Amino acid sequence: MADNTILIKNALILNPENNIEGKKDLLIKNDLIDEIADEIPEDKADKIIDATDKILLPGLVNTHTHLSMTLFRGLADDLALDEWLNENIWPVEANLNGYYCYIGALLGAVELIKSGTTTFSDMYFYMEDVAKAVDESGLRAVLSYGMIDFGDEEKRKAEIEENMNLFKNCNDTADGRIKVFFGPHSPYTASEELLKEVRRLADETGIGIHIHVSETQKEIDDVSAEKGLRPFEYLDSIGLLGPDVVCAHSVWLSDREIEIIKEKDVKISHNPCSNMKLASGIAPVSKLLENDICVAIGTDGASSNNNLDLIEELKTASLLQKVATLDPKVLTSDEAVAMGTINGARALGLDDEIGTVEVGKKADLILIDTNCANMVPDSSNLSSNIIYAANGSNVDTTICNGQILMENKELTTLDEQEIYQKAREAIDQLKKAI
Ligand SMILES: C[C@H]1O[C@@H](n2cnc3c(O)ncnc32)[C@H](O)[C@@H]1O
Ligand SMILES: [Zn+2]
Repeated sequence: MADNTILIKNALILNPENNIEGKKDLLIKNDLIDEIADEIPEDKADKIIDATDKILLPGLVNTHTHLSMTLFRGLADDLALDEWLNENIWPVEANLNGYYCYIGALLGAVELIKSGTTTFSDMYFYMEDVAKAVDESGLRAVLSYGMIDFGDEEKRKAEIEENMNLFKNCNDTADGRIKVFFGPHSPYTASEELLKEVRRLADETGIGIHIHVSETQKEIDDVSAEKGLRPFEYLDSIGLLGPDVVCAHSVWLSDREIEIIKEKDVKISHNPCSNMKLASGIAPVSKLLENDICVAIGTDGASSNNNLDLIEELKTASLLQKVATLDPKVLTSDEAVAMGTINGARALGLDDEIGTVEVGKKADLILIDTNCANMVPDSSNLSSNIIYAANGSNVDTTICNGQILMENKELTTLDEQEIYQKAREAIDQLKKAI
């Protein structure tokens, strides 16, 4: 196969943790970053991208999504989690099929690419249809099937089989861009037996676990009443927790639970917009970071957010910690950039491959246009400009695995107008079925 070579010229690089000063050229060969230098000759590449007035950073990593729920944007607003899920979302989801999940995932993929996310970790249903959308979009994804058994043994077996089939059929597909995790929904919907079996299978297969934990005060009360322990204490007592577990939300945490998270090297996916919109609470993120816990970022689904703009999510995360602690110095823009890139990569076990701009890593890169009203004057602090001033619509170019998914704000892999049309038709049909 002939080499795919792309040369990005004159880029200001914003790298989490080890920044590279000054303008650089970056050469992509096939799926990898091949060279970063002051000047790389143009004849080394088939394709040249001029990054003058643009900031180059690693593709963003969204560690908690339900991509097909992009179809449900605006469906049930201004409700708390319990009423939102039980009385609104689950009744609609009972009418889902593979096609709806595929179209919803394509719609979400358009939004992710346009706002600079190149990797996302998803938990939902009809995941082989979601995998098809991932394959077509060119994105990178960690996919898990949302397992819910409510203590029913038959259902438990079927749910585990579904996640295992997803693993067998989709893990390492789409040129290696798709990985599969287990997705037990939460400690209040997945039984102890299911969670223990997931731990056993995770050890056997080496794949990770994606779960919602400690999202609301109600969850703490319910789990404590049933198990006599708070959610993280309970999950620890049954042996579920470890470095391969990514816990979404994690809002209500005791000091003992923070110790457990640290001891077990559990990864946290912080979802501030969803937590604010459902009035779930404020996660103690600055305390987690002080304890050197890996905190990554996630949007949750577009039905509780209501968008998938990770730059907006990172700004929200930062401002929310400042106001919650009354300390403007917490969750700085540098920490927010790390949260959206390398911490996400670490949470998903992909930090050898993505999360920084480095030779040898996958070419998952985005360019942000600074020649826009909300980005002028250029700040000498690139992370400040990205986190506090920018939003997803400033993303100009998105590259994943060395493939250009968007250039000059034009998508290359997906037909956005066709997807919008099909998504509108799908949600109209679904609403009629309810
Ligand atoms: C996979 C299932 O998870 C549901 N879901 C979506 N967002 C949340 C959330 O914030 N907490 C709990 N469960 C959630 C989704 O609707 C699927 O049923
Ligand atoms: Zn969720």
